[in-house]
Amino acid sequence: MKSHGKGLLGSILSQAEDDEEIDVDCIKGVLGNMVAAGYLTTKGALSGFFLSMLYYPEIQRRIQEEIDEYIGRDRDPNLDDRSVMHYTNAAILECLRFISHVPIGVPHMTREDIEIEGMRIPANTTMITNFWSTNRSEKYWDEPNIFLPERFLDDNGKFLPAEHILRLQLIPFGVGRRNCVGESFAKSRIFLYVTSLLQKFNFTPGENTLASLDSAKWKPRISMHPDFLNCTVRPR
Ligand code: HEM
Repeated sequence: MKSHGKGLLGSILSQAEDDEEIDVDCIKGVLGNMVAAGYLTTKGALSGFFLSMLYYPEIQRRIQEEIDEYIGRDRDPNLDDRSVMHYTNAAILECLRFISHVPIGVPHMTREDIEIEGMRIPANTTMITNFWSTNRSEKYWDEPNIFLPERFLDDNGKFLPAEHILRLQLIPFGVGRRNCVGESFAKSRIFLYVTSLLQKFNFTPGENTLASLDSAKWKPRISMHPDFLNCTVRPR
């Protein structure tokens, strides 16, 4: 068999030799999906997060205090640090709720008749989760339009456990068998970017107007992001 090299494309091309269903359109689709699903989603989360740091310098300062206390300035953050970074975890989660930059889920279809909260949904119905509206609904959140990391902390300042209702009802990566396959990877990357950058730099607004932090004003896309991130970055 011809070698196509390592990596995603190499692996698809090797499989395509034995499977005629994998044609050029299919390969283009998979690669396009990886860009949209793997890159644009994390770009949206990170640009939304650092934009929120420009709006809320006090929250930025509290994350930096936590970094200074548990990680310090002399070593790089790593994933083991996540378990003690309560405020940072809460701020990242609140950002995902507040910006809901992946506003709706991938369409799914019911295989049989089902009933949800008294509503009958026939088989073969296309279902699309609206994360944006539930994340901003007063039915589920106190003051949903306020950016408040503390909502995910208990009275002792600890990050709420995963089984707490507020954590369970926030599903930025979807739930069930077809939830986001990149969830764990995305969460790790966001934590490492946030802590590595805030450990070393202060982010302040640039001279021009800030982009809106209200994602309802961002261009509607499958994965949204602010139009620009106008900021000054200085070493701490
Ligand atoms: C903050 C970052 C991300 C968010 C908010 C996010 C969100 C989502 C959501 C809401 C879905 C649909 C789930 C459903 O319909 O129930 C999804 C699916 C998917 N995501 Fe992500 N995602 C992120 C990062 C990533 C990354 C980094 C990758 C790849 C490395 C990835 C790959 C995928 C794939 C392949 C699917 C389709 C899964 C399937 O249909 O079985 N995502 N994502």
